[in-house]
Amino acid sequence: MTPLLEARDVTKSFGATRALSGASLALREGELLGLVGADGAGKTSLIRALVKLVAIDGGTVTVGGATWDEAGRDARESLGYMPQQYSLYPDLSVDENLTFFARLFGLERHVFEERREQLLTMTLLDRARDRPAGKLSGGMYKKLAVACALLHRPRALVLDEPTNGVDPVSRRELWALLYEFVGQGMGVLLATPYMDEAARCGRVVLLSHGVVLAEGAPAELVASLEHPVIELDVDEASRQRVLALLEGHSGVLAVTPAGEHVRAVLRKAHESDVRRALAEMGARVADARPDFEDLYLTLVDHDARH
Ligand SMILES: Nc1ncnc2c1ncn2[C@@H]1O[C@H](COP(=O)(O)OP(=O)(O)OP(=O)(O)O)[C@@H](O)[C@H]1O
Repeated sequence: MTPLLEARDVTKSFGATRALSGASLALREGELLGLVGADGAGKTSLIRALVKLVAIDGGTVTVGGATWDEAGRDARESLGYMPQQYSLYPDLSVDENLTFFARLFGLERHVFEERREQLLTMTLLDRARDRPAGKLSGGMYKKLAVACALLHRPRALVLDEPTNGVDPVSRRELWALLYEFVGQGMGVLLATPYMDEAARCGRVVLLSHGVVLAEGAPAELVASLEHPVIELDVDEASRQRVLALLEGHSGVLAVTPAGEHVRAVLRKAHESDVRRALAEMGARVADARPDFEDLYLTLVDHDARH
């Protein structure tokens, strides 16, 4: 199946900053692909390269198998794109923003009116249709931006951190919408710095310092983690000493303070050394089931040390 959107070995620098160093990904129909990375990892740069908002220094980008130069209007219209911030007109109402984007895509009036009603119902924005976009809550604003990006029925939807600044309820609604689109065959590419969201994608591409560190289904990636994960129960008095030990030990790949506990990924070959050192400090250690965050931190930390 030809990917809806593909980047191959894309490089991009901004002055002396190398944002992308040979990054690749392919988005296919009917999949929810997560582009996962910390702030500054290069997610926005890769997304902007894919939708041709930024010129790349090297590599190729194709849309429906054709380069942007070869591809015509159809290709452009096969995409819906929601930038990270401020894609709407704050003084225009919900309805007026939709009308503006419908005109941009040259939708016929009756087609637009039908889709507008559908999208307003789907996004639960029908009660706020006269409210200016600038007066919507974070979640409503994002849903309106998604609705505007969907008006022309794209085959691929590209979303740059769509849940940034969105409350948990709206976040859940937005995710439910995305699953619905994907169920209908749309390909959705979503950039996120959140590990819980990454774990909900069908497939993920992990980006760090402009390089793809891993790619695959979240559960399979987690299962491939060969290092043991532990959870420590530490009292307040020894917490700082335990954290200092873990953070400075070459046998520890990642450390996450988790409420009263501390989680750590141990380098397999050094597991017994670390456990011994922790026991000497009186820390209670239990085995933990690896999760997506453990995997991500292990890969990113390994990347940073090499
Ligand atoms: N227009 C620009 N001019 C200069 N540097 C830039 C520009 N755009 C991005 N960068 C730099 O490129 C690197 C990657 O940034 P990018 O915005 O792609 O990352 P990101 O993963 O989307 O992070 P964030 O979510 O914080 O935007 C960063 O070091 C950033 O400072």
